[in-house]
Amino acid sequence: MLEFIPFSFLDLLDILLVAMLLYYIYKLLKGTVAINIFIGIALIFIIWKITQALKMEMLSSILGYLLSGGAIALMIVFQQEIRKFLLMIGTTNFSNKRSFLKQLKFLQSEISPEIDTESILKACTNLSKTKTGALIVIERTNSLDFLINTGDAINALINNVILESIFFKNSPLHDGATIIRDNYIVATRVVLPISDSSKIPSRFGLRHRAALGISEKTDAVCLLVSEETGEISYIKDGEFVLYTTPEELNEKLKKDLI
Ligand SMILES: Nc1ncnc2c1ncn2[C@@H]1O[C@H](COP(=O)(O)OP(=O)(O)OP(=O)(O)O)[C@@H](O)[C@H]1O
Repeated sequence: MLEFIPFSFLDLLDILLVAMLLYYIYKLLKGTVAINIFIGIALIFIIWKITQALKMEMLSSILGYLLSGGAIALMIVFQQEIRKFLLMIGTTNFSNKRSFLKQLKFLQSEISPEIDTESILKACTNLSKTKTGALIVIERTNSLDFLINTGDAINALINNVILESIFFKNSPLHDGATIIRDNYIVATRVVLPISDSSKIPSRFGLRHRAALGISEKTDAVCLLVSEETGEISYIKDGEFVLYTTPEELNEKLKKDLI
């Protein structure tokens, strides 16, 4: 019977691409409330296709209108996810400047220097001992230029003493976040977008919300020292990354910055 159904290489490619698209959408929405909306839409779509195949004219046209008219509403509902999805596409391995340049050995001199994570973590540990609040954002593939304008641009090689003095309570630079790009501190007093996630426990204030916000909207990672508890948090992809020892944190950070 199958021989009556024309099946070409393009059909196979089509199925593979749709499967890939669905996988990435699932990966993006996993663990968020949006996954339930996505499942709801997928179910309506399947029912619509069944009603079409069974030639149930009225129901299929109602569902058809619902799906096509709802496209704009969906764009509004999934605004954040669509943004993240496009960012994900735009930052594939090819466009990742570090991994791309690393493959071109002869350009060794142009490769960005490795980030001195030991100095950053040393600063965080010292700030934690004195319960000095700090928020450090480390740029990865998504440019953080749009944030630098909200604060003061500087250009200092990473050094734990400089980082500690930035967050020193009486320093005029201590407010807001500090941005690190490659092995340089490139901005201080930066205002970050605040996360509006309802999952954040109420004990966390604006500093934590700001770190979660920027890591949801870009692929940057954040190190945060709490002024209240002195605790050092590592935040990535809108979530707290758990670790048990400072060595483990350093390893995770290094791995994420390759
Ligand atoms: N949008 C923002 N971008 C960057 N930094 C911010 C932003 N909002 C607040 N902050 C920083 O967070 C500080 C206020 O922290 P708050 O006490 O509300 O946070 P918290 O999450 O409870 O952290 P902590 O445990 O350190 O108290 C501000 O002084 C400021 O330095």
